[in-house]
Amino acid sequence: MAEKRTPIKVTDAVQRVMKRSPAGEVERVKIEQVYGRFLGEDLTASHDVPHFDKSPYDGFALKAIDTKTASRETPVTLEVIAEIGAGSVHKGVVQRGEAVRIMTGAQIPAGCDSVVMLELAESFSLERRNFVRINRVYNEGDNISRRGEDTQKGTVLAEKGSYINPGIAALLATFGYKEVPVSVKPKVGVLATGSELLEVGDDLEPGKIRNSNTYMILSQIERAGGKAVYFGQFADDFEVCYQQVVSALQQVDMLITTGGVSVGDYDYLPEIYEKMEAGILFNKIGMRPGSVTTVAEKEGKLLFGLSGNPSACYVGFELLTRPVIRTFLHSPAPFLQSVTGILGRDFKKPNPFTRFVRGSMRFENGRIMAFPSGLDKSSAVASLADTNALIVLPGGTRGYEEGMTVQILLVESQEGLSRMSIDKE
Ligand SMILES: Nc1nc2c(c(=O)[nH]1)N[C@H]1C(S)=C(S)[C@@H](COP(=O)(O)OP(=O)(O)OC[C@H]3O[C@@H](n4cnc5c(N)ncnc54)[C@H](O)[C@@H]3O)O[C@H]1N2
Ligand code: MOO
Ligand SMILES: [Mg+2]
Repeated sequence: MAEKRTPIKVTDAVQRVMKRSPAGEVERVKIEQVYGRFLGEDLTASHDVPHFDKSPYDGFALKAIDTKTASRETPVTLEVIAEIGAGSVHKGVVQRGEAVRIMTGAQIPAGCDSVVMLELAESFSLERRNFVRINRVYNEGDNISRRGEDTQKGTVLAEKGSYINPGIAALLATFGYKEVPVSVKPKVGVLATGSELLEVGDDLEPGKIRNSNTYMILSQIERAGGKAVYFGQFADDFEVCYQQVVSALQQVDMLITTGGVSVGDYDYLPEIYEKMEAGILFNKIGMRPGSVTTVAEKEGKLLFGLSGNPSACYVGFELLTRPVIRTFLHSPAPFLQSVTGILGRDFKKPNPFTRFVRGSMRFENGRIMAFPSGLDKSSAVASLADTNALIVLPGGTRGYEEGMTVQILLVESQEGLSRMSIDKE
């Protein structure tokens, strides 16, 4: 009789994996290539932004005191002694009775303390000299973007391990990072097992299916921030698969296999782990789908034995492999973003284990709704197409009804959590 496996809680499984989850190295890449990478160090403001007082408008820089008596009836007239565009700096100090024509972004000239918008000033020339008429009072500081008003030198703007979004790219450029320290992507190997597997380009044959898991996992690895390395698909042959797993593991930081992890006659992964003397962290998790997900460790590298069933494989990756990839990338928040929302449709099937239903989360009338997608079976593949969330349905004897409050894990979100918790596990 096959060995009996003892299921452990999802959070325990995740904890066991995280305990053996190393952080990777840091490398430098050109700033043009940073989008979607993870910061290799804290991004700290190395100077004030802006680093000089500047004009937010096209207009005239002047001394506020000169406008003290200005009104519609008694406008004051100032002589425009110079003109500066953004990037130019006025030499000299502006005196009482003088103004400088200034463009948006230009540094405020010495001696000036306020700016008048072009539309609110009346300019004119007289005997080749330029003047501006002002008809209201301005105070010191009016219409000036102050040095450091955006951010001050020394402020930490993004933590090490942050996902580099377009805003962070802008900041990296602001502080002169021509090359950016980023976390090295973990090399994540993928190896598919199964004598029933056809290559993607093959015609269908009776009893055989095309290998879809490989391409799903390659995409999941990229989405998580890793570098996928594909080693191919192999028939259920113990020796072949053993050799392939051993050799693939040497070339990567962690290895994912799909299929062959349950108790069938040709499910060889458990024996492969045994032969290579890898330590088994667990071989059964109290969840659906993905209960057969097995994780082993060999010389500091993790082997993820994901199920062959597409939905189980998908869920196993998101719950267990993703946080390991994010930890390698130094992310302080490696776990899936979790929100509370409303179940959009009945889900009547009860289950003793926590269920992670593939679904789509969307906003409806300001509420977060989650709709189970298609067939909810471990073997389902079609329902993965519109999946952007895993709906957590705690185990129990009752099903779930539309309108109930549920936990939703967001698989498409680049945000994350520093802790993982599963409702009522
Ligand atoms: N007697 C028992 N039978 C099964 C149990 C059990 O506890 N006792 N567990 C079931 C559960 S739950 C799952 S999930 C599957 C897990 O099976 P394996 O991980 O061993 O995977 P395979 O047997 O290799 O394949 C399962 C299924 O998935 C298809 N598959 C495999 N690879 C791919 C691929 N690359 N792309 C697409 N589809 C793939 C394969 O053809 C099978 O249909 O075991 C249950 N059985
Ligand atoms: O691993 Mo199986 O998915 O629990 O269906
Ligand atoms: Mg099997």
